[in-house]
Amino acid sequence: TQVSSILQGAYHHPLSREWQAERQLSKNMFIYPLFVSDTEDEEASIDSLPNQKRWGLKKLIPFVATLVAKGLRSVILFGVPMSQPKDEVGTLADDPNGPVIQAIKLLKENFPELYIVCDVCLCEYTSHGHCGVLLEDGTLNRERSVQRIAKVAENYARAGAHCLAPSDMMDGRILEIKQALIDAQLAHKVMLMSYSAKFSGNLYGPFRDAAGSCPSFGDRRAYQLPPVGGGLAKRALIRDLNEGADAVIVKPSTFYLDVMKSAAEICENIPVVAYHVSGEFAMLHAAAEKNIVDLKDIAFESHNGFLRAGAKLIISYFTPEFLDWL
Ligand SMILES: NCC[C@H](CC(=O)O)[C@@H](CN)CCC(=O)O
Ligand SMILES: [Zn+2]
Repeated sequence: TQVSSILQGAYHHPLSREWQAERQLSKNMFIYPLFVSDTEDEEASIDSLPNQKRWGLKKLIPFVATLVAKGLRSVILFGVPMSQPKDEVGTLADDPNGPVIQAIKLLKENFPELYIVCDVCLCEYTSHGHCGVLLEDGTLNRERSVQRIAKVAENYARAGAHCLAPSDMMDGRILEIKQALIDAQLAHKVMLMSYSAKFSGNLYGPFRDAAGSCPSFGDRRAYQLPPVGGGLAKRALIRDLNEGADAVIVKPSTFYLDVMKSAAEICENIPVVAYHVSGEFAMLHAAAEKNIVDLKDIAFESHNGFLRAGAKLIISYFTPEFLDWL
């Protein structure tokens, strides 16, 4: 036997196996998605999204307090307006009395250390359910969309958000938002976390159930990236980096580790964020229910994969469990 053929000695003991990790999961890398509704006493479970709830402002704080006590460092907010009419431009998105702006203020009052990320999109707030403003023919009006998205982002920043995460996928929205922050003298205080490599596909269903954000017609294939487009994702990552993104999100995660690795190489000087989306999360739960996997083991195996692929931050519905497990 060649001496160099022997590897097993390096990982025979559990600790030596831990030592093989370039990076290890830690509480401070988790960002927990929160669905905030405009019904103040709501605490509604979401059938298709296990263990997740839609929170009214009265129930949100006590819930988040339990997680902060376990070491939660960051949340990402998704507003779910249920009692107001939606319109073509998503006016409700930055309604000063709406769920997102109210939640930003409430969370900052109660948890001054908590890092608040706001997803910025229109689909939860538009009558048509698309992520932008539409032209007559039902395709996206890019200019109006990026103006609207930038205004919503600016208003979240004015309300106190620490970080903006535009998930709309409109071309040029990062530049537009960065400029709006500069003009508002907020650019030095607010991080811009772009969903740069975000793919259309079949893994967002539970989220859309939770947020009521299904497109009323068509789909998002014309503005979220085609799952086959590895090169296109690289172009989007380069573009957003050049437009001023301070972090880039790859989403979904499990089927896109190659893209995550490219992101870590192309955007080597900014954090890459893995978003373990609702469909991926629900699939692992379904597999665990059928005893195909152990839930904790598969959560670690999948999330360690994101670190191996170069992610530094993880948006995950498993965050509460990891606060117990880590
Ligand atoms: N703005 C798009 C929302 C998008 C889902 C969709 O395309 O509807 C994601 C939220 N940023 C879904 C996230 C998830 O499935 O967990
Ligand atoms: Zn959207």
